[in-house]
Amino acid sequence: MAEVRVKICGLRTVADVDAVAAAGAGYAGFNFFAPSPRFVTVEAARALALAAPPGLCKVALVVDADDATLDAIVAGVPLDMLQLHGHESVARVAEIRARYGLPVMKVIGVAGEADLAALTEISLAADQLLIDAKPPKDAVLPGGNGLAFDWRLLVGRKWLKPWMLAGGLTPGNVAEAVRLTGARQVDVASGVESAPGVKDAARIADFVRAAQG
Ligand SMILES: O=C(O)c1ccccc1NCC(=O)[C@H](O)[C@H](O)COP(=O)(O)O
Repeated sequence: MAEVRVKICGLRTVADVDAVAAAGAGYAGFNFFAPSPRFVTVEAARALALAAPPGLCKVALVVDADDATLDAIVAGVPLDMLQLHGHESVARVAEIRARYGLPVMKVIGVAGEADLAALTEISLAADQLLIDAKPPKDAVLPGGNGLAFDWRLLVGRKWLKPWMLAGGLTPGNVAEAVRLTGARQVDVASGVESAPGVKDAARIADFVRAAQG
């Protein structure tokens, strides 16, 4: 079976990109949500994307972004994918996909069984799904909170599109998450950091190794 593909989200320095590539991760995520400690400007993200080796999928994470914001990101940064981490509707996902000609990964937050229904509907429009923990009601960030959901909710489930597991994953628990859910792709932000927004190369390497068994 093909090895598990890993996305490391919220890279801010060229050293982060180098660490992600050296570890063998498949995706590098750049965060354009201003309140996040992982936020990067278009100019900074461009430098990071240009430092990425061929084959590393460069993903822009946005939250309910309007067309002007997306226009600036897509024009300024060489990208391979857009990650929609807000409340984007099925129609908005389809619109963004058509407007930019890039694959779109739509995030669905999960706290319980009832949240899984949204995955079926959104998989008609998105190229990939990212199944993350639903943020707490009072959270400032819609993602990157280091919170896990009950992975058992995903056991035996299938969706039309490739999917990625996220939420509270760490080098210590990712192997169990993969074993239990059957995920072939995983995503992490805070679990490979030494402080909010500060990636740790050793933790990135440990995470990829653990995810890929
Ligand atoms: O990471 C952030 O700061 C963030 C802010 C706003 C929206 C999404 C954000 N992160 C998205 C991701 O893809 C994370 O990797 C995912 O939510 C998992 O985060 P974590 O539990 O910290 O590994």
